[in-house]
Amino acid sequence: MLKTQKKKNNRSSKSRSQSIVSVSSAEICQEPPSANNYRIKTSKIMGRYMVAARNFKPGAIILSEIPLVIGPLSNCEVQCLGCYKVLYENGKYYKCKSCGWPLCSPNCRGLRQTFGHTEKECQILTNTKSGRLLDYTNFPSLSQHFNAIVPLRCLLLKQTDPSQYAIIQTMEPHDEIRQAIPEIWDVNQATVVNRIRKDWGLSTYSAEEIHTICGILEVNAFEIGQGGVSLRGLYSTAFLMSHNCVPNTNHVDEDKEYRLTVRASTEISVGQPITLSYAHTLHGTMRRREHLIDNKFFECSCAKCADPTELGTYMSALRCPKCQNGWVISNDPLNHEASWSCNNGTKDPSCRCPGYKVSANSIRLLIDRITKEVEGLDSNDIQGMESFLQKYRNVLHPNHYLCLGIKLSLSQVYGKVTGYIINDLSPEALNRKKDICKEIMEVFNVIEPGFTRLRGVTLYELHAPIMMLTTKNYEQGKLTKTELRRRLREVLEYLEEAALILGYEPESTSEHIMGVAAKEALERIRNWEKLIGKL
Ligand SMILES: C[S@@+](CC[C@H](N)C(=O)[O-])C[C@H]1O[C@@H](n2cnc3c(N)ncnc32)[C@H](O)[C@@H]1O
Repeated sequence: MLKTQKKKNNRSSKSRSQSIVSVSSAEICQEPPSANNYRIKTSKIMGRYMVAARNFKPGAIILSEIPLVIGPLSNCEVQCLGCYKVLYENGKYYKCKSCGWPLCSPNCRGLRQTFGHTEKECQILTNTKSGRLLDYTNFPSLSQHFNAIVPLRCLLLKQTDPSQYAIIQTMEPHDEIRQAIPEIWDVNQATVVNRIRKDWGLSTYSAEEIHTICGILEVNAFEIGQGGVSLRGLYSTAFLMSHNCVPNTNHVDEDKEYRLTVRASTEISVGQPITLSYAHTLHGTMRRREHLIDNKFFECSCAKCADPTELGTYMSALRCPKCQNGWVISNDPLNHEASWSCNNGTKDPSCRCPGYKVSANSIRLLIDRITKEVEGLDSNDIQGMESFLQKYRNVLHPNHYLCLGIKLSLSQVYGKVTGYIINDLSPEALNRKKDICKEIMEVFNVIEPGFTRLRGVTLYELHAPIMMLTTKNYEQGKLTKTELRRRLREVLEYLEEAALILGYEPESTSEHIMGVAAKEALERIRNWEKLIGKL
């Protein structure tokens, strides 16, 4: 599944200004997408991939399209077959009076809609008597029946829209590789192939073609959805974007028609590949590459994966236990089994590392153990997260991806949770929020440069403590007008970029609401100009 990173990853070698693009140049990027925006090329390693047919400014729309097919994710919760709202045993739900599958209401907005529960689907599910297999007395057991819904919807296109089915058939299923992996093939056989062919009696579809559809969905579908609803969808063009761990696009999907819009996040020059990240950009190389091999069936060898320092971010590095000065990094990150060693080769013998080497497996075991600890943390528990950072300060690089994830949470909860509401924060806590935001921005400028959700949200979080500290200091007469002006200009810069980036988010999302708040905060800063003159 091509992940929509919403809430969706060392020290940065780039300065802030290098990665921030001119706001005024981006504001004009509203022209509608056109098929002349990209060309499709082919390589032996990547297969087909998309390249820019013209230059793009950050924020420019590259493509925008409605899906070929959408529906529930694999292993999803019980949900409405029309609008995909999650349903609960003790909550309100309704059984479709024809096929017996669960719906949120008899008037669900997705009933008889192209991307909901269509008449054709209802008819097939009714004819196959699939509803009789749904045991409502064991409500959670209903969920296992949903795995076969999207594959069925793809297969139905064969009759209802052969041209769309033909597009799906051109997509890469990686059948040969997947067939050799029992955890994938056997599970699909049991939960999709047998369900469609045996339980529902639709044996006109061969096992091979159903397995191929499963592969196409695993490799090419986008994870989409708003407001707690998670779905997967196939799109006719967007799947052709190749993967890069530092992508040059971002995308949003809208409630209405499940439209996917892909925008340039950085400048893209004609001829450059148009890329997205199939892995989580906030994960370290070992974890990203394992995800890509296990789920997308290829070995990534992008610049970030090939560089032991991950482009100078050190987001997988560990502090050397021998010299305490150097960083332990992989000797060959493109080789899963390569050893790791300390990079401290300083000429000064008093600080030089006597040498430290450790196997990839030991690193994996250590990181797995610490990951479990991170997973046990409550992302609203400021003290718990701060204690974690303190505990591992001599083990993990401050930019290690496990620390980065915690710092991202901290950047957002300082100022929001009980006991830490922004107006009540001490100057120390405000400075802590500011420092964390600045630290993670340095990394985001490298790994998710340009107009990305991650940068937009963090810029917004960064403005708040600076504004609070500035106001307090000014009221206490601790700031000269020149210093006040300098700080307000800094805040203005952050807010302008945050408002611009977050303005691209769909209206129903919390990120969009944050973008609106950024615009309102900008207005308030403009009021300061009345007091102190133009900034
Ligand atoms: C969503 S498809 C992209 C379209 C595909 N190349 C095609 O021709 O249909 C994903 C697949 O493309 C290939 N791919 C994409 N990005 C790649 C990359 N950076 N390196 C190697 N293979 C890549 C892999 O085979 C991957 O499983």
